[in-house]
Amino acid sequence: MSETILKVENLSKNYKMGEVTVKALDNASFEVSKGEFIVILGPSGSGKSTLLNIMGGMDTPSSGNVYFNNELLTTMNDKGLTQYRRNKIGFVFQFYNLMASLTARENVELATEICEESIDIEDVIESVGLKDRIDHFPSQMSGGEQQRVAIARAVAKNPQILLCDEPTGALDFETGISILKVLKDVNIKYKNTIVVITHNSPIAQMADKVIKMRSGKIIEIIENKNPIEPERIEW
Ligand SMILES: Nc1ncnc2c1ncn2[C@@H]1O[C@H](COP(=O)(O)OP(=O)(O)OP(=O)(O)O)[C@@H](O)[C@H]1O
Repeated sequence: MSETILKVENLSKNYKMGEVTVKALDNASFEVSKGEFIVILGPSGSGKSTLLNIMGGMDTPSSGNVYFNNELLTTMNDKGLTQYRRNKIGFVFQFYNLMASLTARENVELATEICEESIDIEDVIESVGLKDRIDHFPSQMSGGEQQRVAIARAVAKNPQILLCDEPTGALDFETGISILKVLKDVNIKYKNTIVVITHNSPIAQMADKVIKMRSGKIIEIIENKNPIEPERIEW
């Protein structure tokens, strides 16, 4: 049986807006196995980002627990959470969030400077297909290339889990597919666990496990016996 890396247990997050309480997350439970490629799928406002932020140690739930390798994340102090975000998690965002004044190499270097066990920067940049662009600035690169730098930056920290928030959301179809292929290649090469959140349902076809959300609730968890190659996704 595969080892559990992350366990989410009865997670809820409420926001009080005057008289009204918004249930951003409502009793969500699931497990993530080591090396899995997970897609969390749901429409806008279904609670995906709230869930990802809690899994990434950037937010805390109103109730429930998250365990990372059997360690309880939800009662960790700020120092523990900083170490967790720094050393265990890599983040990829929709709009890349690169430093405009740094080259691809320097963007990746900067991220590895504060973590414990980084991996070879040039190797990672080559793995995402950007060897020829290593000394270019973000403004000299396309959106897809910038997202590759962002993936290299996250992977170079050698994180156990890569959390990706709509990584293809700002890209056209073909570029989006090429980015999903990079994520799958990284998943195989570096053996990390990948969680992608998206509202774009065809992406679910490449996942080992699909977690479907609606109105803060998990409505279905699908184990995909035969995930397809990103190149075969159509939308
Ligand atoms: N800080 C906040 N204060 C109040 N309500 C919030 C806050 N953050 C999120 N919400 C609400 O919680 C619900 C879930 O939001 P969340 O951003 O997690 O959904 P999402 O599925 O990621 O949506 P999107 O794809 O549009 O980003 C929404 O109704 C949202 O308005």
